[in-house]
Amino acid sequence: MSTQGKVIITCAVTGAIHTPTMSPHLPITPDEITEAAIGAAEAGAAILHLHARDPETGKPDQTPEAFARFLPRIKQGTDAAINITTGGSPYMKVEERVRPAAQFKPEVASLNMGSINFGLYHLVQKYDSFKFDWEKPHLEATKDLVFRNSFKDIEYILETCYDNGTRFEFECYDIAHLYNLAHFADRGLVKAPFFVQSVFGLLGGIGTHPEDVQHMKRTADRLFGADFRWSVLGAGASQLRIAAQSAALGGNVRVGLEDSLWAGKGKLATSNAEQVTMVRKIIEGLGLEVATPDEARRILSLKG
Ligand SMILES: C[C@H](N)CC(=O)CC(=O)O
Ligand SMILES: [Zn+2]
Repeated sequence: MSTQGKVIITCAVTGAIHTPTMSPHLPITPDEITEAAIGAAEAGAAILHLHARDPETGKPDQTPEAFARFLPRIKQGTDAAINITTGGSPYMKVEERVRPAAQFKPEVASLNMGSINFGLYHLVQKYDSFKFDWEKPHLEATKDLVFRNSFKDIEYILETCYDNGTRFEFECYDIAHLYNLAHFADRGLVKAPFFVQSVFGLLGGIGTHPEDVQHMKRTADRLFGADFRWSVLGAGASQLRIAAQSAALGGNVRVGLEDSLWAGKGKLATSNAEQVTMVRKIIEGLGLEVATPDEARRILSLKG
């Protein structure tokens, strides 16, 4: 059955950057992450992008033990493809970041294709204002935060996961990251089709203007031709607008509370499933269909 016109929805259920104080709906505990992931899959997500947190503090926890507290139940509750983060949080070393993916050998793992100054602007962003409030003390510190992904770090993650049959969600926060991916392709260290996840709207990366989206797509088309499957995520308020543009351009989409806490103008999303349902309406409104997990596996050549 053709997978033409099928749109893959990835849902990133919790992440590492948003904190519990920002939204009461952010899944923190293993139970909450399990429920959120299965709910997102039932709403139409074919891929679940997962981070773990300390259930007490909500702080990112990249230990395999933390992932083991929800992975088996999620796998039991849905046939969606599991995507384990190797980004962890920008404060972690790459050796720590890769451990869960190395141990659990998921179908998909994220791979960040370059280093960026990591501005957490959307944390202070009121729904549609881009005025930064740098005075907030915890933001002062982030002025010096670099999310490090050197060529050596990327090679290390590729080598560590290479024999696991894990395929990567190549996170590209800027045009240069597409060229970095092309570099690793030239060296034969990554296998086509490349699942390119273009990230828009994080301070330190590319913006959210429709021309930024077009520019990413055009550049990926030129560099990878038929060898890539394109997906996008928009940070904060731009999430659904960026997703709509991608679907209209034949691309795939990522939503979830990792990337945005919102469900429309000034309204906090009450669940990940709510964002999946909203983007699904846009996709079906465009006359397209949402891909099932098995269709996503075929489109991305996942090991299943
Ligand atoms: C913008 C997203 N937080 C990118 C991300 O999901 C990184 C990762 O987990 O490796
Ligand atoms: Zn992530």
